[in-house]
Amino acid sequence: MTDILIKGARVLGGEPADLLLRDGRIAEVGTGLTAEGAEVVDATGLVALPGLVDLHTHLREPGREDAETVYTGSRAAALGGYTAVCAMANTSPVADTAGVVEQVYRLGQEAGLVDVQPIGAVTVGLAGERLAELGAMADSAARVRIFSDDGFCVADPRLMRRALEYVKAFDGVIAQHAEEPRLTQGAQMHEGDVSAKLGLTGWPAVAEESIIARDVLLAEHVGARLHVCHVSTAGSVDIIRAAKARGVRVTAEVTPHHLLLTHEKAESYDPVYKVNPPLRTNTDVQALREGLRDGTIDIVATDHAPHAAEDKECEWAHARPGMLGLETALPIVLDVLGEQWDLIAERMSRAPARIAGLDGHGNDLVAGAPANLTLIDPTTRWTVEPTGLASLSHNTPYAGMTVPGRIVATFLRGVPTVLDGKVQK
Ligand SMILES: NC(=O)N[C@@H](CC(=O)O)C(=O)O
Repeated sequence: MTDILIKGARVLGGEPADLLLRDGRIAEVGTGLTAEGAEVVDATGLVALPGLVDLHTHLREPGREDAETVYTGSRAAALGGYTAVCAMANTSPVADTAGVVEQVYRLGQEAGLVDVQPIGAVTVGLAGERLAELGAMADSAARVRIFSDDGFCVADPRLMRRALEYVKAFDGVIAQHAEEPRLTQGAQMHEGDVSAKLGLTGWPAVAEESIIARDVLLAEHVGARLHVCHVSTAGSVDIIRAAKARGVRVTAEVTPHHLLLTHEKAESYDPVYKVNPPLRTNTDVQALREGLRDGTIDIVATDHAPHAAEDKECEWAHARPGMLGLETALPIVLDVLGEQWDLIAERMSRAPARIAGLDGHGNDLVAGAPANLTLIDPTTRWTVEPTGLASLSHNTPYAGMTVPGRIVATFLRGVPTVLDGKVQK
C-alpha cells in the first residue's frame, strides 16, 4: 500500500497543513512534511474534512439492481465525499434477517469504496406486524445496530415499545420513519395551500409530528435510543427540542432537500420533486435550518433514493417518492450553511458516525486516526447533470442547478477512492 502525502490541505478550513497517510492511518500532520516514495496529492486551496457518513442511504440491492446496486451506490457515495453509508432495509427481499444484512455487508466490502453498514428492518417484511430477528442481525457479521422500517412507519405503539426495549440491551437504535399512516392515506404532497390549488391529496405535518411526539415519550419511558429519520416540519423540530431538553435519548436527521426545496416545486407536476416526507413550506425550511444549527437536529442524512426511469418519468400520482442525494449533499449543505466547516464536519461526519457506532469514522484528522477523509474545493461551482452522476438512476431534483463545492478526493483507510474528482474503481 503506497503512502500518500497530502500537501497544503486546510483541515476544517484552517491553515494549510500536510497529512501523511500510511497503513490506513494518518501517520503525521504538519507543515513541510516529506516522505520518500509517497504519492503526493497537491491539496492547495482544498478543505479537508473527515470522510462523510450517511445514516440513510437506499442502495436497492438486493431486488432493484436496475435502480442502484451496492457498487454503483458506493461509487456515488465516494464521489460525494462519503467513507461510510448505512444501507436502508427496504430492499427485496427486505433486510430483516441475518442472511440479507450479511449479503449487503459483503457486497459493500467487495465494492470496497465506502464502508457499507446495513440497517436491519424492525418488523418482518416491513409489514409492521411482528418484530424481525433483531438479535440475530445484531449478532451477525454485519453487526447491525440501527433498525428501521423506513418507507413505512412502525405505527403500532406496542410494537414500537417492544423494539425500543429489545435494542436497548445492546445499545441499538430504532430509526423511525415518522408518518401516521391513517393521516396520509392517498397523500401525494404536503397538505397546504399548494396541494389545495393542485387538487392533490395532502400529507399533513401533524402526521409526522404526532408520531414523533408519541415516540419520544416511548423512548423516554423505555430509556432507549430513538432516531428520527428525515425530519421535515417546524413542529417536529419543536417537539425534538423539548424532548432533548428533558433528557430523552433522541437524535434526528434532516435531508439536504428539506433544507432547500419547498412544496411550490410540485406546481411543475414533475415527479422528480415527489418525496417522502414531502417538500414543505418555507417556514419549515427555516425551522429545519435553525434546528440544524442549534443541534436539535444532529445530522444531515441524504435519504438517497434512486428510482428507475419508469418509476419516476410518469404521472405524479403513479411516481415513487424519493430523490438522489449522495453526490449533491455536501454542495447543498455548503450552499445552505456557508463555509462553517466544523459544523459541517459535525453534522455530516462525526455525529452520524457516533449515532451509528462506526468507530473508524468521524474522527478528527490528527496523527493516529484512521485515514478516512475527503478533500473539497469550495471555490469551484458546478452544474448538476443527471446523466453525469455515478448513480444508476437520474432522479436528482437539482438538474441544471449550479452548486458550490466540488469533491476532489476521498480516502478510505488511506486508499484513494476518488482522485481528481474521478472514482478509482
Ligand atoms: N424517501 C423516499 O421518498 N423514498 C424512500 C422510502 C420512503 O421513505 O418512502 C425510498 O426507498 O424510495
